[in-house]
Amino acid sequence: MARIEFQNLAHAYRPNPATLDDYALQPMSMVWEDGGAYALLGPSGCGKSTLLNIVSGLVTPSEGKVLFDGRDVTALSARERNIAQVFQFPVIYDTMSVFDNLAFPLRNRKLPPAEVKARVHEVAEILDMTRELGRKASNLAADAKQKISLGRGLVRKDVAAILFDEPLTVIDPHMKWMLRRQLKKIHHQLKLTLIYVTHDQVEALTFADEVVVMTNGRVVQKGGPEALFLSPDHAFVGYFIGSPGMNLCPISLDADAVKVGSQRLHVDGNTLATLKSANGELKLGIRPEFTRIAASEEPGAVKARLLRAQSLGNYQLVTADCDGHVFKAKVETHVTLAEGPVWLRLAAPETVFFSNDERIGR
Ligand SMILES: Nc1ncnc2c1ncn2[C@@H]1O[C@H](COP(=O)(O)OP(=O)(O)OP(=O)(O)O)[C@@H](O)[C@H]1O
Repeated sequence: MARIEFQNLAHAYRPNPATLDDYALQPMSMVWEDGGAYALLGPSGCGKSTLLNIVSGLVTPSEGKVLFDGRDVTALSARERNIAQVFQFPVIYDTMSVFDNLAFPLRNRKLPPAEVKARVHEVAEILDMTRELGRKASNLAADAKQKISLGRGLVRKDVAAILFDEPLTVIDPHMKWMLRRQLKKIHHQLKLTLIYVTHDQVEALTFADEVVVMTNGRVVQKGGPEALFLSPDHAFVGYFIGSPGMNLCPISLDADAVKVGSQRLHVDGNTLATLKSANGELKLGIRPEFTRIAASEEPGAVKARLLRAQSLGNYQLVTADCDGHVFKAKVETHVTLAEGPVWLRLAAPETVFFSNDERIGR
């Protein structure tokens, strides 16, 4: 397996890109460690497949380099890079047995039959497919076929990395959960370099050691689940990670306070100084998990109008409006919400601030 490095990498499908908007992948440098599990996460069109295809060699980047273990592979074909790939839909040979499908990549590499047999059985066991090995692939259901695709990706030990492009789309939710856990187990056992593309944050966060969050062709953060949740580098990460995502609210500055709409919100001196020295559009961010109902006139709180409180079993999801800005708060079930205005504590230790959507004041 390989350590993958990107040096000033960028890609534009159109010639002569003039602005950053012309890039499907904006310039970036990054390292993925050997044996690491990484997820590329972001909405449709953000550039995940472009980056994945650059790694596999299907797309040649218009700028920069890709290195595998320090070797420049930018000009090498997919085959020369020795990458295994698992796609969204099963890529298997219907006329062959499950065994022969799994054995195919190994026989292709001329491995001795005994080694092929041992490895196929090992992978079939991991995927709980031992009983199906003798069956014809064409007789299997869609999710079983996709398990074969996963198996074919995992069967070779000599690949530089295994790339998964939304591989669990056709799998039912329960099986999805099981396969995700199996992939994680396989990763720990075999120490493979795994790259996993998804637009599903749960899938990304449960699978990967580090998640690469992308939006509009830009990598906005690379980090573990805790960093993405507690310390988003960019407003998009706050919004995209979490359910519901972070409350993000435009703010302005008064002499000695932050203003949310027309209301003054008291923040500490350091935070105020940081905000005053920033020169972009300012936003406050606080996750619903840290937004709590405060006592009337409590420092660090603002007055809001309760819109609804929805019971979700173990908490209630409160939606409130503060001068036209909507906030969500996860509130314990025993808290009774009185008639009239509610006070929301927005200046908390977990509150973060952004200038032009970039995090400030860390
Ligand atoms: N072959 C191509 N030619 C021109 N533009 C392309 C090509 N492939 C992708 N794009 C554009 O590049 C941008 C990034 O697309 P990409 O497929 O990498 O995103 P994605 O995050 O993988 O999206 P999805 O999840 O929908 O596959 C999009 O604006 C897309 O329209």
